[in-house]
Formats: sequence, C-alpha cells, structure tokens
Amino acid sequence: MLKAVQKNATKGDPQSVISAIDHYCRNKEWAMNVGDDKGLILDSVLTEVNPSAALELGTYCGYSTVRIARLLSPGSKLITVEFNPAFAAVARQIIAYAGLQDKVTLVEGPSGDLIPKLRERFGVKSFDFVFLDHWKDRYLLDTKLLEDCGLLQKGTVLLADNVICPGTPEYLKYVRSSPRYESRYYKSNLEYTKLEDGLEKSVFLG
Ligand SMILES: O=C(NC/C=C/[C@H]1O[C@@H](n2cnc(C(F)(F)F)c2)[C@H](O)[C@@H]1O)c1cc([N+](=O)[O-])cc(O)c1O
Ligand SMILES: [Mg+2]
Repeated sequence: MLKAVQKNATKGDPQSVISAIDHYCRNKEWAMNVGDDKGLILDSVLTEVNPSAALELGTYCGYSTVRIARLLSPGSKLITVEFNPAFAAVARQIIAYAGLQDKVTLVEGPSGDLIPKLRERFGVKSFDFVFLDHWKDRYLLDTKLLEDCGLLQKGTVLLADNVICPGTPEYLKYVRSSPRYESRYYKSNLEYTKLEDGLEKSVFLG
C-alpha cells in the first residue's frame, strides 16, 4: 500500500494519497480502510462537526487519518491511536506523504492505557469528534472510558465504523438505548465490496 502511494500519489496532495490507496485496495489487495463509499459519509459528518480536537482509535495504515486531517480547520488537531508498531510505522509515512504530519499526533499503544493519559500528555480538555475503527470488541469499553475520563462534552460526535460488518452489537445496543446519546445509522457498504456495512453517528448529550 505504501509503495502504491509513493508511486502513484503526489507528495503533499492528500486527495491523491486517498485515491491511490482506494485504487490499490480495489484492484490489487483488499485492506480494512474505511474506504471511499463510507469515506464520503465520514467526510460529510466531519465537515458538519468541524472539530478543533478530534480522536481516532485505530490508525491502521492512516487512510482515515488522512481523510480526517485534510478536512480540519487551521489550528485543529487529530490524535490517532495505534496498537501495532508496524502499522504505525506505515501510517506515519503515509500521513507525512500527504503533508499532514503537523495536524496529526500518532500515539502508539493500547487504548486502555492511553485514553486516561491523553489530557495530561496532550493538554486535551475534551474531544469534539471521535472516529472508532479499532478492535470491534473495544468500541464499548473505550467509549465508557472516554466518558469516565471526562473526554466527551455535550455535543461530542462519535462516528463508529463497521457496525454491521464485522459488527459491534454491544456498542450499538448501548449508544442506541442510552439516554445520554442521540444515535443514527448511515447505511453504506463494506469497503471495496458490495456487502452491507455502515457508520453509526452518536451525539453525546452530556
Ligand atoms: O477488524 C477490523 N478492524 C480492526 C482494526 C484494528 C486496527 O486498530 C488497531 N488498534 C487496536 N487497538 C487500538 C487502540 F487504538 F485502541 F489502541 C488500535 C490495530 O492495531 C489495527 O491496526 C475491520 C475488519 C473489517 N473486515 O471486513 O473484516 C473491516 C473493517 O473496516 C475493519 O475496521
Ligand atoms: Mg473499519
């Protein structure tokens, strides 16, 4: 994927990086990026929220990191968390190739340990936007952790990938039944396939 970006994309042009990854994953080797179909929903929700402090759980190779960072207003920041050092190393290069390294802080390690430290380490008061795309059995745990650490404020938007495929049943049940969230499903398809998948947008009500 990184080679495809270096070969086919233009340095400093985030859209060309996104297109190069989508073309590679559609024609050469599938990969678990949010992809171009769900990516358009991510773009529109992000533009609507226009966050000054955004968090991504699950950097993987940095595809959605680039999608998010390219739309941030000047001075806004994205913190992205990745557990796997090999993926993090690729993501750093892809983010840098897109020229977005000044807007993005990539933090390596497990979310359980890192989330409680985000305030003291990065001076984050709270997040306006959170993109969940990491291990599906951690979505609910980490959402509760974000609540408990006071990192969500009234109006914070959580956007979760893969709520249908591979699926995040407990997370969905929680955000759809809790009086503290206003939740809505955006139907789409699993990246680079015709299978159904979708994003769940949940607004924290405080
Ligand atoms: O399993 C999927 N995604 C899991 C994604 C996992 C990614 O999130 C990282 N992570 C783990 N913990 C953290 C943190 F930050 F919490 F520490 C970050 C992992 O190292 C990995 O890079 C998936 C699978 C399919 N599929 O079709 O099978 C499609 C998709 O879109 C998917 O996202
Ligand atoms: Mg995903």
